Amino acid sequence: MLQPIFDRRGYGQSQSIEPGKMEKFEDTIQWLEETAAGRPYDAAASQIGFAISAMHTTSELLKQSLLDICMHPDLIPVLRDEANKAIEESGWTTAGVFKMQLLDSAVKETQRLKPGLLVNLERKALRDVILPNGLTIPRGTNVAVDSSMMWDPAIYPDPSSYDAYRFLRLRKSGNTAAALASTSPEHIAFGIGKSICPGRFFASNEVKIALAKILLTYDVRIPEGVTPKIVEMGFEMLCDPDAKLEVRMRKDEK
Ligand code: HEM
Repeated sequence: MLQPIFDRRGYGQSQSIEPGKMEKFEDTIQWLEETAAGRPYDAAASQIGFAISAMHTTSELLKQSLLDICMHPDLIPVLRDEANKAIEESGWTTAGVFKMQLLDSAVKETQRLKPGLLVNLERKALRDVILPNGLTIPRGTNVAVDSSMMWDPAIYPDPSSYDAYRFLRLRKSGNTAAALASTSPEHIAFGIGKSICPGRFFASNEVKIALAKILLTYDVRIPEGVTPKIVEMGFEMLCDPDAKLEVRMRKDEK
């Protein structure tokens, strides 16, 4: 799939193309080519890596957020009212999506309970590292930060309960890290620091728009007696692959 693009763009043929004449593209294919600077790399594996970090993460968050909302059906009319009001005032724009703050909070709460990974910020020590407390991490050691602060009762009261209003309350009390696209040492689902997820604004808007559209267009519910379970596989936390929703077009929708 990539080779015809490489051929068209003249990658790998630098000798035959006049320096400075190569057309510039603003995409990951070009960025990888520039970063590799002539060194060999696996272009297809890199694109698959991007796809996994951008698409699998987003679809998992969308699925689990929808399941959590359906498990708390009282939320649905409130979320619909909020979305309708936001769209009426500002349309399907960044400003409109910004105004869906209960939805923002609900998705962040889903992400707190199921951040996608039991650990995050996986790294390998490339040299011996001595921490401020004297602990040495020997070269070659794999390290990661565990996600359990997101379930710590000292940080999040009643941590195992889903509370769609949790981050809305924090936001209203002036906590600047309570928005979905914000991160903090207490909520690292989008990472933190130098390698913080650059796609988090896009992903937040994408998930919120999809959820608002689904809730406004369809009646959705979980079949009676079914409780979807989060599946843990290694460090991964996945949505219940067997979860099913009953979906019906709303009467006032075409
Ligand atoms: C819900 C969706 C997403 C989640 C939960 C998520 C999570 C993360 C996390 C935790 C990191 C940091 C990993 C680390 O430091 O070890 C990260 C990095 C990254 N994410 Fe996302 N991500 C999401 C969506 C996206 C999207 C939509 C894109 C692209 C359009 C994207 C592109 C990236 C890239 C390129 C990095 C690497 C940044 C760097 O190393 O400087 N992500 N993501």
